[in-house]
Amino acid sequence: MAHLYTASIATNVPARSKAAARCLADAQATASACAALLARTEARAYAARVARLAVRSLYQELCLYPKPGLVSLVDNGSHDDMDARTFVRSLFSLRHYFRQICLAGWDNAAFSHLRQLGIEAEAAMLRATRGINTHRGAIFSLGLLCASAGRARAQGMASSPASLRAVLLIRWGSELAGHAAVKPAQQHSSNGLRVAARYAVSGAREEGALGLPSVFEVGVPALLAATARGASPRCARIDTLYALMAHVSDSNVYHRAGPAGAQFVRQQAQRFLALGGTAHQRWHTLALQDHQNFVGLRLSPGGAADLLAASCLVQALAGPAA
Ligand SMILES: CC(C)(COP(=O)(O)OP(=O)(O)OC[C@H]1O[C@@H](n2cnc3c(N)ncnc32)[C@H](O[C@H]2O[C@H](COP(=O)(O)OP(=O)(O)OP(=O)(O)O)[C@@H](O)[C@H]2O)[C@@H]1O)[C@@H](O)C(=O)NCCC(=O)NCCS
Ligand SMILES: Nc1ncnc2[nH]cnc12
Repeated sequence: MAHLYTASIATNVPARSKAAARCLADAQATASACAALLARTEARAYAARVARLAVRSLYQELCLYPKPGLVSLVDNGSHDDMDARTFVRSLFSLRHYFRQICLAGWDNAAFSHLRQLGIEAEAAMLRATRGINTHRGAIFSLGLLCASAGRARAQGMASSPASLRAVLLIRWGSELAGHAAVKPAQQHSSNGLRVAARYAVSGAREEGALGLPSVFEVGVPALLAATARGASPRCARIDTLYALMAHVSDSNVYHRAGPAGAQFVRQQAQRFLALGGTAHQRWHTLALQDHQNFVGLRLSPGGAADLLAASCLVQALAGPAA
């Protein structure tokens, strides 16, 4: 009996196995479509979160006061063509960009695609501010960080400072080095390039090519050190801004005041830090004096301000909210 039963199954084997194979293929296709949909939903949700953190970091920088020569909610610092409203319009115009560039990073996009998104974001910023450059440096550095966060997450890596920098250099390092190698025809096409040609100082492009050393080796460690000694988030950001001013070759400072101005910015920042930064009892008065002096000289460390926002973003990405 058992023998007969086995034989009857055996005779139907081709038809049954074909149907089973079709069923299996359908199930596999449905499963992979579901997995792709889930991954896309996860990517979109993550990119939206990263974009919120990027915009929040720019807003935290704007709100900080006193900041030597820079625009805040309190005053316009050394600027007569922009105020806090200009910055708010600008950062609001960048929210889609940060989401798109994070998704592009998740999708392992080539640098040319990231660059194109950056150029479109610059155009959106200029439309929002009626032609004023509020966040060109931030579009570049925070954009690269958002792309790196997306790439790291897609590969199942943590969004720690070390992995963000590794991803940035491994995936886009050589193209960023190419972007930093400026052709003679380009040399005078921006304030940053004019300054680089005239004074042989590095700027945003070199920062990118080296994996944002000012962010990962100066800004983030300064934020962590200040937090570890019990500083409030506001004081930690003030100390970090000064640490960046003491370190960065800020093309905005060179453009406005040449090497003497850059030397002055560095000295003032070193002096503030040597006095203990915000751990000094009278730090607020000292920072206010710096602010007034910078305004008197029309100095504005806008590059350091962008790098502060980038450092705040790296710190936020490493935290539980990300
Ligand atoms: C790579 C680019 C960012 C091009 O930079 P480039 O070298 O051509 O120079 P700039 O166009 O001058 O822009 C550089 C901005 O970067 C900031 N910055 C300055 N020093 C540093 C530094 N050492 N490290 C990092 N970042 C730095 C700085 O931004 C601040 O300054 C703004 C005001 O600048 P400016 O318009 O010169 O100022 P004003 O004084 O107001 O000028 P006047 O009206 O008096 O003439 C301020 O708002 C801060 O944002 C520099 O502005 C880039 O353009 C590029 O390649 N873009 C396209 C691609 C892209 O972004 N892709 C993104 C992902 S790949
Ligand atoms: N708060 C600020 N003031 C002037 N320039 C800036 N660039 C970036 N942030 C800035």
